[in-house]
Amino acid sequence: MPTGTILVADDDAAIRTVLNQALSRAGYTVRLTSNATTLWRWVSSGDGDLVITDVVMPDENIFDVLPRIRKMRPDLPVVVMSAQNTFMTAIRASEKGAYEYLPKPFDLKELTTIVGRAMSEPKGRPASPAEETNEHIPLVGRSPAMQEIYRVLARLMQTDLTVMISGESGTGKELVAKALHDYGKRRNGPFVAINMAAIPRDLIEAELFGHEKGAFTGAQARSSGRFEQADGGTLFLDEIGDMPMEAQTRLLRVLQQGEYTTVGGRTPIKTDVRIIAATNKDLSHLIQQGLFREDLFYRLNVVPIRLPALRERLEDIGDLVRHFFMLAEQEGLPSKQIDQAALERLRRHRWPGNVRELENLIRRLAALYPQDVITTSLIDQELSQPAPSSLNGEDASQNLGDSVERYLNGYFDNFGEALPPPGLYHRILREVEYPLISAALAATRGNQIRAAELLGVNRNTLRKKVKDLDIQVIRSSR
Ligand SMILES: Nc1ncnc2c1ncn2[C@@H]1O[C@H](COP(=O)(O)OP(=O)(O)OP(=O)(O)O)[C@@H](O)[C@H]1O
Repeated sequence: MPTGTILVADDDAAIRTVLNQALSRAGYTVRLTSNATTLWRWVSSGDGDLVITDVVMPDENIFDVLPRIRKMRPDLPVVVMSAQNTFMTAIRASEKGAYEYLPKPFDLKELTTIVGRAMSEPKGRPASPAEETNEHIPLVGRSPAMQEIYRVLARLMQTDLTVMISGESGTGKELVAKALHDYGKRRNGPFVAINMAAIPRDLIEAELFGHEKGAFTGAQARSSGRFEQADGGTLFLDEIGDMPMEAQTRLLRVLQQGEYTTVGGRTPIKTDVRIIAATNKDLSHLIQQGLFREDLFYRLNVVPIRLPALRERLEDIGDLVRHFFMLAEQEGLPSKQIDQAALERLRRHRWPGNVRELENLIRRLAALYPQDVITTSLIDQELSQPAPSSLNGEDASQNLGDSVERYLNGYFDNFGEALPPPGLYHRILREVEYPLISAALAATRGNQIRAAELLGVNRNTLRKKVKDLDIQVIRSSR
């Protein structure tokens, strides 16, 4: 039977009663109060082994009291409950050092599990997570569409539910998956991402589940898979629609049984992984075509989140532009402003590449133009250029070196007497690498092994480049 004293603060008498019953039944001594002043009096006189508290109380907001509690008794776990189910409440709770955040209404069983865990943990663990939260809010945008997303995310924050994120390419699916991990209860565990479209189909199972030595030609040693690497954390399965059938069957079995075997292995391995999947394809369409298992779909689609395309939330463009200029500045690029007409011009664009397209545009504007204020004409110029390469000479027969030279002359001219920002070598190589790798992948229909051969680079190098340069790999059989 557990022991210890729990201090409960909530101005709602019904909640106090319910918590009193549940926690007393579990064996704890419970003290109840309806205000923050009494709570603080107890805490400051050394009473209690754990606090459960509401956020808004008649005399004070708990977020103002929490820093004092953390300072005076850093070992005292504080569980914060709130009916204000916003992304920010969840984040603020962790920022202020709460042990856990529970959106109301919550499951009593979950609460007693959290209490049990907190009471049995060794004292002296570092004041909870997220030092990064102060300076950086991951998801930008205040449009109604994004607010709806935040509401869902806040509700999901303290759960381990499987989430399926859908949305066009570049809408922020991976970012949302990362936010769910970083601010959720698995944040101290690993976040492992795997993109089904970026891995040769016949290697996907080995990548996911690991393989034994000699399991297939080339398997010279045992290798761990992403499930093992993500143990205790989150596994992000990107482009899930590209998962081959056999791997789907295997994944389904893991989701049903909570264990898996490596490729070539026999011993079942228990897994403790939270799954977040993402797709930019219509999975119901793939199910109809027999390319995606319906039973797997239902297992993954426990909580569906659909991310809006950027053209559905054009009101966020101003915030996003400021955000990306700020990021560019942090990377050492010059500070820029944008005028109102240019912003309007951006709002008229269709954004087929969504936020990624906007981000890349802002980066180019910050890196390539000396002007402090970005105007419509610059935007027009950029949006009319075929992205992302700017190296295309009008004359295709010209050699590449000439094109680059011509491009660089124009580039330096843009700065007049001044020099362009530092880092030119890598920026230019990146500009060349992108079309080069994209062309090799297109020519090999997305087969990275063949593309690596064609380019004469190592397969892992190519995979890394594809990731770093954010290249879309589209596999086609024909
Ligand atoms: N709401 C947002 N706020 C700030 N940055 C964002 C937002 N949405 C997307 N981004 C940025 O846009 C880029 C693309 O996002 P991300 O990679 O998450 O998209 P995706 O939907 O996973 O794309 P794909 O389907 O092509 O993999 C990233 O650099 C990300 O940081």
